[in-house]
Amino acid sequence: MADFTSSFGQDSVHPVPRDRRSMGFFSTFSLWVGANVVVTTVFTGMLLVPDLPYLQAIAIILLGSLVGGVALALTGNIGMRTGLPTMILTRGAFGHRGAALPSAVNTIVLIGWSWIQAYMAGLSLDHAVEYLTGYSNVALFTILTEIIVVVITIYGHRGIERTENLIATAMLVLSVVVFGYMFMKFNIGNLISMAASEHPQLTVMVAFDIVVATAFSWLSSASDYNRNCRAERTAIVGTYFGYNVATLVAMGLGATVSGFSILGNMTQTYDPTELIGQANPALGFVAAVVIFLSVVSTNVMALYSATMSYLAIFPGHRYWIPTAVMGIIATAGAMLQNWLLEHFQNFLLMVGTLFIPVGAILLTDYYILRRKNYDALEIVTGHKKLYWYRNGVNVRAYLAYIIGAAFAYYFSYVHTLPTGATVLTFLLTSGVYWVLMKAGASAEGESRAEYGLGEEA
Ligand SMILES: Nc1ccnc(=O)[nH]1
Repeated sequence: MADFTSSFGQDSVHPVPRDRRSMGFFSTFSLWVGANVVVTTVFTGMLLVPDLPYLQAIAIILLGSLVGGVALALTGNIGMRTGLPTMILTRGAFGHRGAALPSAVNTIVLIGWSWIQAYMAGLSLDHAVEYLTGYSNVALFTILTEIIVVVITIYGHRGIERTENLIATAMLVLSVVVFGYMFMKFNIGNLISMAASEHPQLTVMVAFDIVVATAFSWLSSASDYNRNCRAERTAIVGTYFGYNVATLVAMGLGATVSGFSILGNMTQTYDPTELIGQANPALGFVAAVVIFLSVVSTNVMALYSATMSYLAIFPGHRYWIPTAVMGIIATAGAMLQNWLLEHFQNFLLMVGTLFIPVGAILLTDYYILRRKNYDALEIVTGHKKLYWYRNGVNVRAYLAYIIGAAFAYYFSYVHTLPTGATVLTFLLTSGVYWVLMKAGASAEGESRAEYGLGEEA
């Protein structure tokens, strides 16, 4: 019987062999541009102005991305070197079974991103169509966006790479149009000299922290795509360069739109399209197209990564089934509409709390403790129990995770630090994990082989 699913992606969690890699420099660059030119990142940029003066906001966006992008490129590089998706890689530190927790959390968080972004795309598309025809139906446009997302994602990473190759360039060009118009129409000098809020909610360090956290929010997906990269150097440069260009464009756009909208006494809204449209309806239409494309190119990645994380727990399932099911969930949740936008800043903080410790543990385990050495086939199959620890769980990674997450939670929600908590959480978790692993390997007399650390030292 001809199976209609045979043309769908057959992606799995097994290592991608080097001779089947599909991504060179341009693909890698485009993929990370497509991921990060996204309405939620524009929205993040809008949060920075006028709490900070415009030029300071831009400087922090640049600096925060340059710093956060290092962690992203390094995480993607583990995928390039092993051919494995990120959540399978967390088995190396958390244990063969222990990795189920970060994988489950990642699946849920990625669906959360999809919800917010699908709704914002629906809003933008609605404005664009309403401007042209007078017809308005946000729910319908949200659903249409997600249908396109599911149809692309069901073809697996190749469908996504083709989409990013097309969309990334288009978005960069259109963003330049939007920027160019704004700088011609409005006075950039006023923007630069605009007074910052008298009672800002964000300090400079917290703003820096938010920008860095945006990079960290992608760590959990990085290897899912970079496992398809052919060469290490192009993968690192493409990821780093793509991430930074995209974040500067998207967050910079948000900061600029927010600044001009305040100077122009416009009604403040969550939707950048509406702000731009208040200044010029035709330009609002261009912005709506950019935002729609930005969501399609990001939500395909969120859905794909959610599927990979699901498969990291249930590796036997066929790729397209969880993709379709989660696509439906991602669409349904987008109907929460404004509730999603009202809770966006909390969501960002939550993602930081849950994921910065995972990223810290993964990077410390791979680059420092295991000196860039994972046995890719063994991580997936577990035949030799090399990453088994005790009963499949590395209690030390869990302990470090709990300490890191508790620290992040406390210093983000209960007692906000003037420095923000992202960078500190990363360093603390990394240090705690390193100490626990070193102490465990020597003091308790357990064999180093049990921890897969080799025989040296
Ligand atoms: N990490 C992420 C940031 C923004 N959007 C996403 O879907 N994911």
